[in-house]
Amino acid sequence: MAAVLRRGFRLVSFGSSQLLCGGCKHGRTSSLSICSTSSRNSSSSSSSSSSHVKVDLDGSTGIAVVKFQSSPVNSMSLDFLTELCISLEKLELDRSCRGVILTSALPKIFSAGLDITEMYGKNPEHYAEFWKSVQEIWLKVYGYSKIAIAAINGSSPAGGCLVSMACDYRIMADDPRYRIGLNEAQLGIVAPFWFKDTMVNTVGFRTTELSLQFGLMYSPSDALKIGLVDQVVPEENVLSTATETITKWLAIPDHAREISKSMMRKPMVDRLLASRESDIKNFVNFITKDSIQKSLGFYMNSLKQRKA
Ligand SMILES: CCCCC/C=C\CCCC/C=C/C(=O)SCCNC(=O)CCNC(=O)[C@H](O)C(C)(C)COP(=O)(O)OP(=O)(O)OC[C@H]1O[C@@H](n2cnc3c(N)ncnc32)[C@H](O)[C@@H]1OP(=O)(O)O
Repeated sequence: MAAVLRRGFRLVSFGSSQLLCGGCKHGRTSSLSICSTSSRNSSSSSSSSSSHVKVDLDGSTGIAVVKFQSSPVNSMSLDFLTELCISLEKLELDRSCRGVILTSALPKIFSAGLDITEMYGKNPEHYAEFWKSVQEIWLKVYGYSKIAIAAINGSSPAGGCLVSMACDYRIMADDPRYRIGLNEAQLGIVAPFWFKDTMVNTVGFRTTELSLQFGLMYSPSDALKIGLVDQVVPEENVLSTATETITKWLAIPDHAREISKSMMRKPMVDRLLASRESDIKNFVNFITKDSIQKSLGFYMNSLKQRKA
């Protein structure tokens, strides 16, 4: 595992094409992976669980279900992002896995997005490390060589929406209370170019323009209308629909699907890879501004007051 983690992003030759293959390089992996438990049975199915992520791989189908289990709202902390990245990396390297379904083990929430407490009241070094892990999860999911389907069984703002959009296909529960979208503007922060580009590639330019400026959050039916999700189904059917859907994708020869995916996504992945350091600097400069810290503090308080 350590060898896997030490490796950076690389390109793997595949016939005449090069596929993207990510590496999770947080340098803070050992304590997290030690906490995980795993088991493997005779049909090469396996389960593993760490504090934020649970993985069940069915060796007979090649489908892995990756469940977020970070109470109360699956907010993406540094630890959460690290564990998720490691889990996805392991599955990417596991020949018995051909596709993953990302979903939540918690009721009503897919993910509350990036953990705001990681971006508030901390020092610049922490912000840089956190942002690097955000970049890594996007690079991992967007450039994933295997099939990735989001089974969105709850609300999915901002970073939750980004991870969903980075998958190949999105199925959302039809509960009208759930919302999905890039709402950063409502927090007084700005989605960076690779969030924006991921959305443009999903729903088109004009819809993204409106969504980002207003920080719009969509109900499942509206998300379906604009193409932010591909299917809306009753909540109890989200996982089974995701499994049926991934089975259809599995009927396509892996190499043809992988090369097609890479052809579509590699330019965007390369753009972030080429500007990671400047993107981190931009983030740190932005997030350390007094006015931005004030906005985030105000937003956190409003979340707490809404509850009271
Ligand atoms: C031009 C250059 C640009 C450079 C880059 C600059 C900027 C960077 C952009 C950064 C991109 C950011 C992406 C993000 O993902 S920001 C996070 C956005 N997320 C949200 O706005 C979601 C906020 N949460 C909610 O709306 C709700 O909590 C909910 C997810 C719908 C769930 O509602 P409910 O079940 O009613 O739970 P509560 O609201 O009661 O929440 C329970 C506790 O969890 C805390 N919480 C909620 N969300 C977060 C979060 N994202 N991070 C941290 N903590 C969160 C909430 O405060 C409650 O805590 P408490 O129990 O202590 O009160």
